[in-house]
Amino acid sequence: MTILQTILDHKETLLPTLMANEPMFNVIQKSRPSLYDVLRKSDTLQIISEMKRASPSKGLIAEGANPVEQARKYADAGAACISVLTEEKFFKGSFQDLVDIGNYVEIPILNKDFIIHEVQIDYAKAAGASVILLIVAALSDKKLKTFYDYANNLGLDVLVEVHNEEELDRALAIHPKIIGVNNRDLKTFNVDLAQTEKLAQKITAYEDIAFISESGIWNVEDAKRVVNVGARGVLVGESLMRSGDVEKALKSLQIPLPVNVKDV
Ligand SMILES: O=C(O)c1ccccc1NCC(=O)[C@H](O)[C@H](O)COP(=O)(O)O
Repeated sequence: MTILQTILDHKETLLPTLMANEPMFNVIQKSRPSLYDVLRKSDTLQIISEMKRASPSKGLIAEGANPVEQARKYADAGAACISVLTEEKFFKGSFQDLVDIGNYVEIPILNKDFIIHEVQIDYAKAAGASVILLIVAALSDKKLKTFYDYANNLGLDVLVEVHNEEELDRALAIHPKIIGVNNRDLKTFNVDLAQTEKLAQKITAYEDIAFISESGIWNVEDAKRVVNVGARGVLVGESLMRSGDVEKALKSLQIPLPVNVKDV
């Protein structure tokens, strides 16, 4: 069985508890900028910075990291959005991390989790997220469309994640506003920025879709590779979590977009 399927099976076991309880979080209500607008209006590469303590592929990355302290560094360096992993078993995240970070910063907050049911979208909203992730590999076409519309109706932006061309075609069928190409194959853990390069042309053919590249971004050379094929943003976890100077590392990725990408 793949790790993705193992995670999804685990998520399934948690649904009855989520459904039996009202999501109750101590959230300071805020109106955040739309991630889509931030991506579309920028003329430099936008950094979606992730709070990531651990992962199935790397084990512990930064177990003791303080989410608010990490978020402060991200926000101070001009991150476009903070991605907060709320998956507990495999990533050591929590909804409390999401609440604490959201209460502290004003920028968009992505709830990074493995969504297989609407109730998880209700929890994301209640915990203060302004963006959710839908992973095409984890969903049927029907669920992808249903959850996308459900989240939009709650006022949430949606990052639709694909890894290969077949998933991209399925994503494009619902014409999402934001598409992320995950360079990590969630079934094998292989990370290759060539995935972004392979799929870029098909995505950038749609001028109204904001295109981002996810995973495996370590330095400015990586940033240049994805910018050169039209990415407006990157989702970065491990390299920022491991950095001794988060602000410098993040700022180094904020490179100018080529002129033809800036004004679409
Ligand atoms: O990171 C993993 O090992 C992983 C395994 C299985 C499913 C998802 C996984 N990661 C989620 C992500 O996509 C990344 O956290 C995110 O894109 C940041 O990646 P990175 O910059 O490489 O930490």
